[in-house]
Amino acid sequence: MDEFDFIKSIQQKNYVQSSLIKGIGDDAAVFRQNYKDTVTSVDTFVEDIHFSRNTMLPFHIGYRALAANISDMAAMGCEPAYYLISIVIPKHWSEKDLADIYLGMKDIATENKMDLIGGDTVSGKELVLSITVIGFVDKDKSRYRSHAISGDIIFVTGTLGDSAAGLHILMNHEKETQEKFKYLIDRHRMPTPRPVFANNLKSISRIALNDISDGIANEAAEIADASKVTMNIEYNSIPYHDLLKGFDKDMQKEWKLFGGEDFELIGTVPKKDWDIVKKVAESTKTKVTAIGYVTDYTDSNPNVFLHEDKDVSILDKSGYTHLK
Ligand SMILES: Nc1ncnc2c1ncn2[C@@H]1O[C@H](COP(=O)(O)OP(=O)(O)OP(=O)(O)O)[C@@H](O)[C@H]1O
Ligand SMILES: Cc1ncc(C[n+]2csc(CCOP(=O)(O)O)c2C)c(N)n1
Ligand SMILES: [Mg+2]
Ligand SMILES: [Mg+2]
Ligand SMILES: [Mg+2]
Repeated sequence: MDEFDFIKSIQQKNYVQSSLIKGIGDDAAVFRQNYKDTVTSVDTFVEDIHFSRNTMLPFHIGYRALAANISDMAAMGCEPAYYLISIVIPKHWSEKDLADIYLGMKDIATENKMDLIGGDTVSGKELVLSITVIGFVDKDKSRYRSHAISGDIIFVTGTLGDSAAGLHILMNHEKETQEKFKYLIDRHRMPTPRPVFANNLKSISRIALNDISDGIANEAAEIADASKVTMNIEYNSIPYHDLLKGFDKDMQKEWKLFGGEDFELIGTVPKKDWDIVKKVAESTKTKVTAIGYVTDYTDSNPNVFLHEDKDVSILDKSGYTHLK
């Protein structure tokens, strides 16, 4: 199968997005959207950095790569609509492997009513997936990291540390233990981004959002920096799955604060709007937990404090960082 047969094989027969005018098949795609703001981002997924063939099947590789991109749309409060895939394919990946990667993407795309409208195909040394996503949001309703204000409540969706725990189990434990902790492994391979929850927070006029790709310590610091505020996080309020309790306390802490790849949301809202967040969480079946509060800016760097029992410490940004 050459490049052109490959493109034919992955092309959608029907599209679901009404704004699409031209999908795959010309030099570029065309869509028209009149009354909303357009939101776009790109994220890249590289073999042996973001996954290895020991940690993921091809289906998971596709699923997880698009999930990360949808998560950025969620962090903007926006509904994802389109995606474009640039793929670098090494020779040793079979046609079946590639078909499965695309099935993984298709699976989460269908769940989120997204159309594949383009991309690029080249051969190379290791598998790289670079996905561009495009979504729409009501005018001026994009949710920025810079929107936190002193007095806000800090919340997170889901449970934190699941993905890092799942990866740890995949890399360090045998089959029997992997079976026992299948839930955590699934969270690593097939995370659940939260675009529906985020988009449903529309009635709230101001809310800061960020998604958790590099660990909550990093993501909280990004909000603190962008908003010029101090983030105060209560360690004992951070939600986590019961399965984590079987591990060493220090490991649990590392995973919850610095693990990353949970693709949950961290946000801040005015106290008066907290009930709306809880209602939207209920109606969209999303777990949401208050984990702290925002105070005025100080000259600490990073401007994130961890409160644990009676202790208060600066929460360092030691999450996952490329080029370190
Ligand atoms: N190489 C680059 N060239 C131009 N802009 C970039 C580049 N890398 C990142 N950016 C921009 O920097 C900002 C932060 O990007 P970053 O990738 O850190 O956020 P993210 O996608 O939420 O996090 P992550 O990639 O860890 O999931 C975004 O506006 C992004 O578009
Ligand atoms: C095999 C393997 N080794 C290590 C990791 C851990 N890891 C890789 S990238 C990343 C942060 C998110 O990346 P980005 O900032 O690019 O979104 C993390 C925590 C993994 N997932 N698989
Ligand atoms: Mg990025
Ligand atoms: Mg992000
Ligand atoms: Mg990152």
